[in-house]
Amino acid sequence: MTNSDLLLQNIKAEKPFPIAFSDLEKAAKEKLEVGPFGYIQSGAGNEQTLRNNRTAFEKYSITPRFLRDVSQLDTSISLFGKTFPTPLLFAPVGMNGMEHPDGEPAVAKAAEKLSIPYIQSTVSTYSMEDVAKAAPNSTRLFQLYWSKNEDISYSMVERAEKAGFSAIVLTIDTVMLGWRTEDVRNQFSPLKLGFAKGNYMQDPVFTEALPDDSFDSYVASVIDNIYHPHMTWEHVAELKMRTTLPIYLKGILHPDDAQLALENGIDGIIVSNHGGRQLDGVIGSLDALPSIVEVVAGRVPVILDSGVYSGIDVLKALALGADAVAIGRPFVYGLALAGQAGVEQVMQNIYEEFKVSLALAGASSIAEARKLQLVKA
Ligand SMILES: Cc1cc2nc3c(=O)[nH]c(=O)nc-3n(C[C@H](O)[C@H](O)[C@H](O)COP(=O)(O)O)c2cc1C
Ligand SMILES: O=C(O)C(=O)c1ccccc1
Repeated sequence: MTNSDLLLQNIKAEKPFPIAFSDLEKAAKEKLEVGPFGYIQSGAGNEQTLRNNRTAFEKYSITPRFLRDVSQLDTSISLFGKTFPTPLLFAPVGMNGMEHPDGEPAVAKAAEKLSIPYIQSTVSTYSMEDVAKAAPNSTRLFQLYWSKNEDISYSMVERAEKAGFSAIVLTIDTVMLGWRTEDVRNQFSPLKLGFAKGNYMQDPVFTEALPDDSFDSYVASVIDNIYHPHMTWEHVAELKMRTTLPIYLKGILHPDDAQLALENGIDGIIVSNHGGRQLDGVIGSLDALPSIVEVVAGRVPVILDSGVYSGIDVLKALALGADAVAIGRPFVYGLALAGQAGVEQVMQNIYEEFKVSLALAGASSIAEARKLQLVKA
């Protein structure tokens, strides 16, 4: 199948699936209740960070090269000692039971089928063991939210090792939940509804520490443990000592923090502002990328997320030095619309647009994409 076949296949009368991010978002809005949709779609505060993510992409334009024979494309990347066919990852997104009863296992199965690394959130509806069972041949990374009771954190890391996860992704921008105005408007908290049960309720250390087995105690304990503002680089150093798995830090925006990550022996960096859901008024994730790439200088992989909604966005992130990108909201909308099949469609469409764009820009590989020239308007 050629790339243009895929585009034309999408132009048919029966059951068209939304391709543009704005159409996906619109379709998900029609399908989901106001509370869950608002939770997924919105950003923190006045949503300046959310807007900055998109503005950052739209400020850049590609200067394409031609007549370079782009008939053979190699879009593969290497991460965690493995090769993957696309430069895409699934960003960790919590509480997938909110979008579809099949939840995280459906996403992991899509990841397995497409050979795209899957990062599972701590606050999942299904546990990491359930996900490992559903998609045993997927490459899975475990996203860790530190727990106030740090024995829970170490217990989860140990479980991730046993369940065949390839790395720990420690999210550092969420020592407490952001100021989510839309959720207050809608009086909606998926945490309070129990959508984050999976990993906690199957954790022996977490359950042992509960005062009783009521639903309210479980919810209160999850909320209490997620709040961990005391966390520092010392915790990162300790975590590094206590696991053999590679550790990626997610949420790096300042080059000095990238430098500290390297000094602490971190194995990879995810440049991210959490999709505009944490601190408002923050630099667009793509705008933070170049100075971090400069500091890292190829020593560890740099992955970018926040606002990557099309194949063109993927290309721009690579041209600015990212090794790979992670996709958040688009796959969540795909899950809401059509479960595993919807997740697959969304990721395939982004990938196919990326391939067409790579070729039309005059590049044949990820290495060449990273050398493309962008201008900032
Ligand atoms: C509904 C939702 C839940 C999320 N949950 C988590 C989470 O549990 N852990 C985490 O590190 N990031 C979480 N994120 C942030 C994503 O990993 C990612 O940084 C963000 O979605 C990227 O931006 P994008 O949605 O614009 O692609 C969540 C994002 C969304 C939209
Ligand atoms: O909603 C989120 O973005 C998120 O990361 C999160 C953090 C803590 C609890 C639940 C969700």
